[in-house]
Amino acid sequence: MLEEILAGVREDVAARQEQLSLEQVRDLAAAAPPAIDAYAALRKPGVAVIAEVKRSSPSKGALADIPDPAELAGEYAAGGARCISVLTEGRWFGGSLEDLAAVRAAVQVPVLRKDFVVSSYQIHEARAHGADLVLLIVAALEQNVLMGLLERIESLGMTALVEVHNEEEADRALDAGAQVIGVNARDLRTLEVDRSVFERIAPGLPNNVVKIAESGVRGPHDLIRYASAGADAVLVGEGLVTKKSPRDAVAELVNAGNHPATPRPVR
Ligand SMILES: O=C(O)c1ccccc1NCC(=O)[C@H](O)[C@H](O)COP(=O)(O)O
Repeated sequence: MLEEILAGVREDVAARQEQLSLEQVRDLAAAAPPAIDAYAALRKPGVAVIAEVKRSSPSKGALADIPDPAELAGEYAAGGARCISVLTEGRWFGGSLEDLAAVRAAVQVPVLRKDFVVSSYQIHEARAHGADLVLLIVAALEQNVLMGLLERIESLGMTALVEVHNEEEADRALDAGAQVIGVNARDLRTLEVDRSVFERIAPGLPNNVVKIAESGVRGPHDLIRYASAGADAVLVGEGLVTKKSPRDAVAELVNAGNHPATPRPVR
């Protein structure tokens, strides 16, 4: 699955680079307003909710139309989302860089470019379109490439969210210097969600690392389960875009994340 997605991403990046050179996209990134400190935002008390703009996915197909991603992001922020994640991959997830720019313009909280980043060109694109955080998927990158991309993200004032699926990838993320690690419960081969993956990996991560549980949050009980295993934040797509009121659905999660009975991560 991952290889198939990456092949399409590489083609799409090459096509965009023919329209806008690396030098041009660098200039646009340099001219963008400074990035918001997402690490600091995610370290605030309570389990943070990162709410995702997600139209479709390889595992579920179409999820929601989302004609106005800025409006959805505004609802998420009004519900208390700490960050907004925008899937910008087009072929499988129906996203775009235009979605990212629209969301950036609509909210004051940090915005994540969630994509399959394989080149520094995409990092400059992310900054040029207002991203504060950029996803790097360890399984998609050689170690030296991962390290180079992480450095590039930080050199542009952004935060890298480094995604892992197992202990070996978690070690690679730490070796690369990741400060924010997302454990994705979705197996990239089978697309099955296994929430116990976070419970296995998170306790081995240092206290200064922000730990994000990605995928599989369908309601407050899942957030509480992830919080019990040490999650600083949960990243939620399907469980919000399919709800009648995404604002209320976020608020319900945020309330659970702030509840005195919900376990706090050790810091
Ligand atoms: O969602 C998928 O089917 C998927 C398949 C292959 C690679 C990535 C995929 N999703 C990206 C994500 O990480 C999720 O959108 C995110 O964690 C939210 O998950 P969920 O709340 O379960 O929609």
